[in-house]
Amino acid sequence: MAKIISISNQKGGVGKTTTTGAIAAGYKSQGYRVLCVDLDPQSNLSFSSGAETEDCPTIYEILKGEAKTTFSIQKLPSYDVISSNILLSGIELEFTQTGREFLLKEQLSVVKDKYDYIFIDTPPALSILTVNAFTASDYIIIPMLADIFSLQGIAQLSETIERVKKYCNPNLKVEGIVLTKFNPRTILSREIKGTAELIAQQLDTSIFKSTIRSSVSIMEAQTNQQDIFNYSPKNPATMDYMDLVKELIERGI
Ligand SMILES: Nc1ncnc2c1ncn2[C@@H]1O[C@H](COP(=O)(O)OP(=O)(O)OP(=O)(O)O)[C@@H](O)[C@H]1O
Repeated sequence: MAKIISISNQKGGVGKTTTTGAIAAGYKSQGYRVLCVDLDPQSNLSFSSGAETEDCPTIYEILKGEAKTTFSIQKLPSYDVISSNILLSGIELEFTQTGREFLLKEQLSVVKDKYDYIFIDTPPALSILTVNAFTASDYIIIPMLADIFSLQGIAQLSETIERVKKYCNPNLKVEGIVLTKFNPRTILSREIKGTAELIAQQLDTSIFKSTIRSSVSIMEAQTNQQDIFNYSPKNPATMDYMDLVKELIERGI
């Protein structure tokens, strides 16, 4: 039965998509069966993994009940994907029915026994899509930039998680914060780590030992629609992501 993990932060550009793709490929390289769900209307995960986004059933049709989850999975070299497209951005207005928070959970329950891990890439907003992701998940991983703006919005994120725990998913756990585009050698990055520790306390979680360094290979791999383990296995950021996967596995996740 798959463990379901949301990669989430309402702030944009913090490395949600990159982290989702990297840890999914990392787990796959360790022999696990992995599915990624692109729940972001920007569909960056779909693009970077080489998935179709037009003329195929996407997560939008699945959530609307117009496509079956099993038939919407694309089997790609790096991992299996349910793609998204821009239509997903209209969902907030389209879905007004009672129980709309549970749509993703219901749809993923059909394929849960076919995978060891299902990773969900969430949009940069605390929207109904993010609430669906949290409701369906066992764990949340929060990618965060080591910058002074990271504290902004943490109260709202914490509130959303608490509300989902109270009304939809009492077992939800924030597994940890991963610092991305992190340069351990700068004094500023080290100081910001202190701020991140405060944030972790607020969210009742911890910061992963593994931090992810900046590397141009990340964007190059995404542009070439390859995962970083294939594209640049010896790259520092690739090794950092492998350390993160090992840390997660050591934690029993
Ligand atoms: N470790 C890294 N080193 C260098 N560039 C990175 C790294 N991680 C992510 N990036 C780049 O930063 C940009 C934003 O990353 P990404 O798309 O993963 O963030 P996001 O949080 O998913 O964004 P959004 O909020 O828009 O969905 C991308 O261009 C990506 O290639």
